[in-house]
Amino acid sequence: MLSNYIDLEKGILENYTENVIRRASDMLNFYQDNEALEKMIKNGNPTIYEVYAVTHEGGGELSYAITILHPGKVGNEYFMTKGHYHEKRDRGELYIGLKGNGLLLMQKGEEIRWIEMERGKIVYVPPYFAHRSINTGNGNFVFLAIYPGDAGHDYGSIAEKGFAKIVIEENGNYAVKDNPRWK
Ligand SMILES: O=P(O)(O)OC[C@H]1O[C@](O)(CO)[C@@H](O)[C@@H]1O
Ligand SMILES: [Fe+2]
Repeated sequence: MLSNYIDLEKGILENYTENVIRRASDMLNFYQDNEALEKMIKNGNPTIYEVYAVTHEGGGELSYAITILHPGKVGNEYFMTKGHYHEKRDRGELYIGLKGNGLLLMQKGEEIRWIEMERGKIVYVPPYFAHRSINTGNGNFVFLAIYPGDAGHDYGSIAEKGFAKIVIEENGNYAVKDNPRWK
């Protein structure tokens, strides 16, 4: 696809080849407070985030995706993406904030970093870093991500152990805390 159009207000791509909707029920075991998550699933199973992507498979090609993270919390933990390593670990990713406020959490082995995201902020996710986006704002957090077509998504170890840090709301602001479940 040689050209496309992003509705910057709604954060929707005019054309996309892949679309993923992640509801509360898709996030089992990703949050600290599973009881709060189970309750949320029973009370309407809301959408946590949506991904609209244009993918090009070949190495050397680029894919891009708009992710719309809805505002909300599970217990005191903000809505977030699952997070992943790239199957090809040496593929990086570029994030451009389009709307709202969030945090980009990145981890390589024991090294963990987090960077605030907002409209116009460009953040580079270096190769070998797992990455997760968190909506710390009151409205949708929307960002564009550009990544190699052959990067792939490896959810395995993140689904199993999470990241070393969790992001919760504390006194009306976000706080980055040690993940008690991180071994
Ligand atoms: O794949 P996850 O971890 O659920 O994150 C959602 C999306 O965020 C991105 O990293 C950037 O849009 C996509 O590659 C990914 O599908
Ligand atoms: Fe990625």
